[in-house]
Amino acid sequence: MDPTEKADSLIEALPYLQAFRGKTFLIKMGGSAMEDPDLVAKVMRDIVFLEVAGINPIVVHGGGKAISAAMEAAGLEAKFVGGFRVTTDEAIDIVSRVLSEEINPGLVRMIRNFGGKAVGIPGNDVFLGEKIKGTDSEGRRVDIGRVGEVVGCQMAHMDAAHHAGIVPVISPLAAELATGRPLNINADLAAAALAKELRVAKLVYLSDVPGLLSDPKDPSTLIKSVTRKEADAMITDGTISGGMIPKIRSAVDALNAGVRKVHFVDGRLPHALLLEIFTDGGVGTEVVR
Ligand SMILES: Nc1ncnc2c1ncn2[C@@H]1O[C@H](COP(=O)(O)OP(=O)(O)O)[C@@H](O)[C@H]1O
Ligand SMILES: CC(=O)N[C@@H](CCC(=O)OP(=O)(O)O)C(=O)O
Repeated sequence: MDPTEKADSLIEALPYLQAFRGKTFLIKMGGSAMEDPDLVAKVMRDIVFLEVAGINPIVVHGGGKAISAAMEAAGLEAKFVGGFRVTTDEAIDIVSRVLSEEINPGLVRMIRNFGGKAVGIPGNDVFLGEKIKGTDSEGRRVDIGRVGEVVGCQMAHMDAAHHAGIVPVISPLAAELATGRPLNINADLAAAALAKELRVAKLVYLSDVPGLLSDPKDPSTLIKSVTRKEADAMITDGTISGGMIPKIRSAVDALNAGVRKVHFVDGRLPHALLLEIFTDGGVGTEVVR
């Protein structure tokens, strides 16, 4: 690329930099895009870029794959009902350990290594939750253990990080309202709950697909833009399945609650986050109102 082209790229970003300065973006980093530490580091560097550009990024991370691996190593079977992990009392200790002692500090360290400021906040210091039941494939409601949904947010730690200009990195756990004990929360739902609470300008889901696909088996069938209504219809007709369901449901929910825009981006593609936010074409899918 010649120097003028480089300058053109910077100039293309100018209107976005102007529009987004001072705005809050919530980035959900999925476990499926966290298999390769070099790629994760690149995403964290993009987060530092956002912070330096005057945007307030917040990271909510998942870790489903790492949790399943840790459970299997401990001789426990990783089982899901309706997309939620069956979380026994034994399993919640593993879930908490992997999220709060391995993944969360790892992300914080990466941001700091790139000269950014970050603080790890255990989800159970932010989210208040209540236990939920799962719905099995026959539509029956079944006990899935220590799994919850977010019913409230405690913003003291978040506010302190915001005022100090530090990027909060939050794990998907909640403190059970009745007991204070930890509950396991699907990270997509945790991200959407916080995005709604803060009415963020953007909620970005980073996963292991190019975005929303009209044929989930064919990565070339990327849908660039989808409305809430179209997304709902794609769930009903089965085009959207598995891990994409909680993402789309929470996207629609977040838009209904006032979040301006939701993006689905490929976390494996270097700098997908920056390309989606700062270029005219974008690279993933945007869900609009
Ligand atoms: N229509 C669709 N478009 C894209 N992905 C889809 C679709 N339907 C199902 N999926 C699945 O959703 C997965 C992403 O969800 P998940 O594995 O839970 O990711 P994460 O760990 O990032 O939360 C994709 O890997 C893909 O297999
Ligand atoms: C209740 C429930 O299923 N919790 C999830 C939390 C982690 C998560 O959601 O991670 P991803 O974003 O990588 O899928 C789990 O235990 O896997």
